[in-house]
Amino acid sequence: MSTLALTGGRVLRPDLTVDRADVLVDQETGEIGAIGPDLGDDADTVLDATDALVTPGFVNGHCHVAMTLLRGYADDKPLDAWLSEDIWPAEAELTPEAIEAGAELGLLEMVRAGITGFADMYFEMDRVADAVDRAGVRARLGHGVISVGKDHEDAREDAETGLEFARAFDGAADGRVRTAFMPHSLTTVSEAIYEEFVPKARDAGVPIHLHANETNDEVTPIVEEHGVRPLEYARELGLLEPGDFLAHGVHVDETEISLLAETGAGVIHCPASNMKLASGMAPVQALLDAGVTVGLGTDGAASNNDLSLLDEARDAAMIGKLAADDAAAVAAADVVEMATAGSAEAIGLPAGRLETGAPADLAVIDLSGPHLTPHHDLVSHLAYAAAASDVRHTVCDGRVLMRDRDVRTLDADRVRERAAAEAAALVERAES
Ligand SMILES: CSC[C@H]1O[C@@H](n2cnc3c(O)ncnc32)[C@H](O)[C@@H]1O
Ligand SMILES: [Zn+2]
Repeated sequence: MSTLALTGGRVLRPDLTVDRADVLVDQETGEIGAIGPDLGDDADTVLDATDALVTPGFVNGHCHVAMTLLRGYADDKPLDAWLSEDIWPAEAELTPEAIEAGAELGLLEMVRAGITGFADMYFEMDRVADAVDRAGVRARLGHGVISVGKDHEDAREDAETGLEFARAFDGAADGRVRTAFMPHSLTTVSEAIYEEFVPKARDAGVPIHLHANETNDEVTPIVEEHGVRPLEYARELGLLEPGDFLAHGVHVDETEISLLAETGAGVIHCPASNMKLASGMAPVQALLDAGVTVGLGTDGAASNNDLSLLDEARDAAMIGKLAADDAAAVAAADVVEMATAGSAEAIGLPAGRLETGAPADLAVIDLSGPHLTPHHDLVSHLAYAAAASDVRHTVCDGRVLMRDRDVRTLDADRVRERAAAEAAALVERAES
């Protein structure tokens, strides 16, 4: 048995208490073998956690990782204009190579931010799955199905692609890759596609992930056309089963919150994207009060513009208080829970808890910076003060992905150069 020990630090327990302890990892099973004092003596590999906090790896519950290529390409517009005027025309010029390069860049950024698991909806997902395999993280992946702008046969073909990917790649990368059927949203995928493909996704045994209730502009036509709220319509389509999860959930009313709580479907809150696109303020405290599983996501780097769950946690706490008009709402412990166990539960990955027998998906946060001094409350620091650049080591499935800020699974210089070249070529194609 080969072992890894993280020594000399403090650990964040599942109940969000902190104590001084080492962590011993069985690298063959990829699980945490023990948490306690003096576990480093006989370990094969030792990671220094002195002056640091060992936390569960962060879980990014909603992303389009290859959109790193479009970071800074189009800003300061609302969702519909941003997508239709800038993003979708550029995405029409994407190649499989470009998507792989963008995915590697996003994965490099996420490993450096202590993110060990994520959910992703995009195109050419076999390339994204390969990049996930190389980077060493876990993921819930799906091909984004869209039917607007396509005739019914082309839309069916797109949905078949989504289903085939979900069937073929579930369990890839030694089980680190899981899949889902991922229709883009309730307004961009036709009722006929949902009617045909939701039962097929259920037969395939994969969950369903979609954008929902992101903007008022999306809610209004659904209410007008179907006479019910979007999540009631989703339920009529056979969506919102346990294991399903939706991104955003900004404009949800009380009936929809109850529906989420009753069905067990999860919500991935994306506060930075919601603020940047001025989509609105999600009622996160009301969702938590109702018992809905809530995780955190960055969305794509083009609407954020980074891939840091520590940033997202801070944003979630800030906007959650504004939305509830209550400084006690969406507290530090809530957002730390959402960035770890909440996201992991919502997207169905075995992660988010630092305890014996759990998968060894870990981030080690350096606490020595002036902005993290003094140490009154480390949960407060995770929520309000720590940054991605404070992550010292990242471990997933018992494997060291980053040591002392050196990412070992990806060649950082090569990844950056390749992505910059692909991004420049993409924009040239889109604008010529
Ligand atoms: C069909 S693949 C995913 C699709 O979603 C687009 N996208 C990126 N951010 C958002 C968002 O906040 N709401 C809706 N759609 C979004 C992305 O550009 C891809 O086209
Ligand atoms: Zn999205």
